[in-house]
Amino acid sequence: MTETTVQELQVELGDRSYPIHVGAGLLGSRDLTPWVAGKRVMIVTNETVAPLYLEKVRKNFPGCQVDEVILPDGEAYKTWDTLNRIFDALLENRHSRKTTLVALGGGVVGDMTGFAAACYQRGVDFIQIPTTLLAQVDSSVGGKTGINHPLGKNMIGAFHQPRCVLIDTDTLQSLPSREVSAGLAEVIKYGLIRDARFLAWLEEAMPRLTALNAEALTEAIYRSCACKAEVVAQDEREGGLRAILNLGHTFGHAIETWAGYGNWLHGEAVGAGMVMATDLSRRSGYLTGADQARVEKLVKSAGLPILPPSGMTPDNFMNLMAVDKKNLDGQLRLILLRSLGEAEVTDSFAASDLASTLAELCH
Ligand SMILES: NC(=O)c1ccc[n+]([C@@H]2O[C@H](COP(=O)([O-])OP(=O)(O)OC[C@H]3O[C@@H](n4cnc5c(N)ncnc54)[C@H](O)[C@@H]3O)[C@@H](O)[C@H]2O)c1
Ligand SMILES: O=C(O)C(=O)C[C@@H](O)[C@H](O)[C@H](O)COP(=O)(O)O
Ligand SMILES: [Zn+2]
Repeated sequence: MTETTVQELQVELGDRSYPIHVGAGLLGSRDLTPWVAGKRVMIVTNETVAPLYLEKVRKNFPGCQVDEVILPDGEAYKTWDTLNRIFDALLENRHSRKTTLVALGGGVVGDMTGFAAACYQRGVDFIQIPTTLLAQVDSSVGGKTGINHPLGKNMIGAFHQPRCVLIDTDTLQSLPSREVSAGLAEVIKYGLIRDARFLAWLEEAMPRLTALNAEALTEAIYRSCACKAEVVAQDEREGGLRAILNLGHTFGHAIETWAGYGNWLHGEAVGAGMVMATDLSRRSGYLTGADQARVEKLVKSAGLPILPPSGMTPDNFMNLMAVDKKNLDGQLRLILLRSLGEAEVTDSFAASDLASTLAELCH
């Protein structure tokens, strides 16, 4: 496949600004050497993605010495042990501070590669080549990297921005439909937190998105990345505004941890979590019942769950949400919707409303 029209965005972060290239046919064709500091590259990928795309991606680095490390696949492997495999490969192959890591895969590979890059010899460059919809619209942008802990999602990590993000939309054609739905959760999130017009577009475009229509997917990816880039540029380290990107995640991370990492996909947990946050936003007097019905319909139409796992209790939620990174002085902070298209991070919701949301939606 040759390159077709390529759209470009920029994440504006001063001397750490970087481009996001979005288009078809970019793997194997786009020269990425301008973003490689030295002459050596280590591609980090996994056992599912490697047979599909690794050989192609080598061609993105003409003239470089390209090594690879192939990790086991799955959220359950977003751990210290797997991270150490990356460090082992880097040291065994004598990689220096000038090496560039390349994350080829979904958000799990991206988060771990970014964290490895943040730590290896106190920090080396990395490039994101996301191959899932979720990674293309969210995890490859913004520099949050890390691993899970048995007691909480993404609890160990660092902010470390990539040098460049290369999004080849063709890779989505090999993605299982469950993973497409998971990615759509984060796409819906952008409409809910910041862009009512995008939300309305998603309601109309959802059948084309789930059917992997290339034009609709490219539009969704571009608009999602633009939204995330804008938020990150204003608040790189989540001092305030950036927390809105966590809509549904306080509930969602609790679900992922409770279910055992990987049993509920991140996007599935975020889908149900956004419905829970919507329910609480209605109880708090911000949204109407009709708004809530719209959100539930959209989440469902993306092929996502709208309820938490059966068997998960309000107590399970409260215990797991107590370790959320947004909490301050033991006080739970949540992202609520002031209206469809506008979000806020707040600790001033009624405890009784949260209890009602949990009691009603846990089943
Ligand atoms: N850093 C951030 O800002 C951020 C944002 C959102 C999510 N995340 C993290 O991202 C992770 C979820 O990412 P994900 O949904 O991409 O999951 P994932 O990385 O587990 O990928 C999903 C599955 O798709 C496979 N795969 C990847 N590309 C493929 C392709 N083109 N064709 C076929 N199969 C392919 C993977 O091997 C895996 O089995 C979670 O750990 C979540 O916490 C991070
Ligand atoms: O980039 C962000 O900021 C996000 O919150 C994006 C989320 O979709 C993503 O799941 C992120 O990893 C969550 O971060 P965390 O700090 O809540 O672990
Ligand atoms: Zn997320």
